[in-house]
Amino acid sequence: MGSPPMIDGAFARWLAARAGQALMTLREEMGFADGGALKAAGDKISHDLIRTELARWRPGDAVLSEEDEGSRLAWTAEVSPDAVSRMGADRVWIIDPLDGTREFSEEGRSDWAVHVALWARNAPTPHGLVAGAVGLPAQHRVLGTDYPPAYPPMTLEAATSGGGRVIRLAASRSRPPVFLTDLAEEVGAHLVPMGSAGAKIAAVVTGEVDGYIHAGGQYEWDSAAPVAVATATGLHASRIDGSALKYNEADPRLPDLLVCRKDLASRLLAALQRHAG
Ligand SMILES: Nc1ncnc2c1ncn2[C@@H]1O[C@H](COP(=O)(O)O)[C@@H](OP(=O)(O)O)[C@H]1O
Ligand SMILES: [Mg+2]
Repeated sequence: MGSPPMIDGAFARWLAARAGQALMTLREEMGFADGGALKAAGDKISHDLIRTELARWRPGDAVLSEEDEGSRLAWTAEVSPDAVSRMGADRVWIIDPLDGTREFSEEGRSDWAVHVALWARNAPTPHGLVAGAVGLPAQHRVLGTDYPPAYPPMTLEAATSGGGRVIRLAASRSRPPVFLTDLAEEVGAHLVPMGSAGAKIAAVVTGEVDGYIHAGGQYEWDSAAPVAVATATGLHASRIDGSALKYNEADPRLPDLLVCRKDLASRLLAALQRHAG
């Protein structure tokens, strides 16, 4: 096999695609009888593959991965050497080897993803993400910053409704924010339950939904790669109070976010202020 791409965005896509292939094969081989075993094996196989390739092809870069021991802890001098090195590093790969682990273990579901993002100290944007890829293996696609998808086209319904159409908002299947039902009712939105932060943000990118709101808990790896793609596409991405999403922070918790079409951002942020404030 030849070398992977040199350019970081293409390398992220290559890595997400490879891990995705391994996960698809694993699902075929193991089947769905033991969901717990499939989840554990999926997390491990994807993490090991991505970790190995990063060590081989980007040995000078630091890594923040969901599956590393201690990754959920805020950085202090006592935690793992990885965490110490990432806070001083110029380039940090932020990876979620299997986002939507629960959905991965359920037969027929395609709302799970592989996240590979690169944060750089000298990035021109507040979020600091300079490359990213979201693999959606069971949807047979990888979205990446190397070829950012076109801004989601307006549907015929939206174009002909004079602004009065129903907004579609993706939300967690298992842990939707408590305020979301009331917020949706107020703005006239229809909630679309889905697994995986990556699959939900991908659905905004492709125009299948108009936005994604989450609150109540998440980590940097859950959103880094999909936010890199969404912002490269021209979509709005922020915390639910409208402030900037920031990555490679000492504390990797990043509990809430809004990703949506630009034209909806001010309306949704105003509603969030009323319902989640
Ligand atoms: N309240 C919460 N606290 C911590 N993590 C959460 C969370 N709600 C969602 N997440 C994480 O965000 C990702 C998407 O969640 P959901 O499918 O519910 O939208 C999942 O990642 P993993 O599947 O990688 O664990 C999940 O663990
Ligand atoms: Mg995740």
